[in-house]
Amino acid sequence: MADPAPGSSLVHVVAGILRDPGGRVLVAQRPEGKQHAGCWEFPGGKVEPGETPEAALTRELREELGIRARVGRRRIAIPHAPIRLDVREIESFEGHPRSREHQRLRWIEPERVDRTLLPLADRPALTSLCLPDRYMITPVPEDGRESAFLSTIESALEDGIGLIQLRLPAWSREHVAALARRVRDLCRGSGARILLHADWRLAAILGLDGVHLPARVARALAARPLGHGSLVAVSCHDRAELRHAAEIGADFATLSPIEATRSHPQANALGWKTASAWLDDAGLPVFALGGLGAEQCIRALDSGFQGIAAISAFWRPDRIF
Ligand SMILES: Nc1nc2c([nH]c(=O)n2[C@@H]2O[C@H](COP(=O)(O)OP(=O)(O)OP(=O)(O)O)[C@@H](O)[C@H]2O)c(=O)[nH]1
Ligand SMILES: [Mg+2]
Repeated sequence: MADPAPGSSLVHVVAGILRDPGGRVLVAQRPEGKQHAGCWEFPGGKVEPGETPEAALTRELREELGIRARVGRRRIAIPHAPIRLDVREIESFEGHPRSREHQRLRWIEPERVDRTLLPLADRPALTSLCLPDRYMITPVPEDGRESAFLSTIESALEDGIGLIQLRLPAWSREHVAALARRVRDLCRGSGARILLHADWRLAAILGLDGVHLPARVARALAARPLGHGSLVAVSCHDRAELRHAAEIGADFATLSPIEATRSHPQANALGWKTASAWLDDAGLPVFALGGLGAEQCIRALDSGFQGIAAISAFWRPDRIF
């Protein structure tokens, strides 16, 4: 089926994420004489008139690398004039990728890629590769229940949660700092990343991994408040907020509410169809949020999301060992 193409004046470029058994991805250096020569990119090329994106990517990977590839879901689409970069997972491939167009090839762990060596359009795709598909948001602990809160964080880390937002909106800064230090130490022990809700200055002081900005805070900013060594996330609820998040250079967004949720009963659910149409030109990784269970992660991935963000789906205080 032809791809719906918002901003169809843009040249549609498809690129593939090929992985080796160790989880490294294939990057190719553009040869001399081509546009962006010397830049590292994901293999692929332009969709020809009348071609589906899947057929185009299969053709490009055959021509450039000599492999037979099975093209899977879209990981992210990034409009970056004059192109729209449509990044697809490669489910499997036959043959050993070799350079057929004089490009240098390298398998590398996404975390080790230097983002400045990639064209601008590819940077959100690299961020997406470095983010997990589950993003846990913490509930606010009741007074005196901090120890139970920390043990639930530990259980989540044992379950493989690798990205957490500590959200304590009505607390004093001192109180937030005291709990955040303890959560930070737990996360460091397991390699998980911890973002603080709203207060980026405090996040930096405490050496956390970044900040998650509420929409009203993001709206007042013209640029990301922390450098690229930290993560900056933004809560979004419509297309304009997603656009603004991308414009200020946020690393990722949440989009909510996808389904009806008890925590925000007054908000109208967006529904999967509308939400996923907005991802076509979002240009940054987006987690689905609002009324979702862990079992909806596959649906979120198939709809073009990075994964799901949730409190209750991942927060399991009553787990019995
Ligand atoms: N293949 C690919 N192209 C990218 C990426 N990022 C990015 O900005 N581009 C740009 O997208 C444009 C089209 O890609 P391409 O030159 O590979 O197209 P193509 O394979 O059809 O080659 P050709 O037109 O030179 O024959 C180029 O300007 C390229 O720099 C990427 O990750 N992969
Ligand atoms: Mg190409």
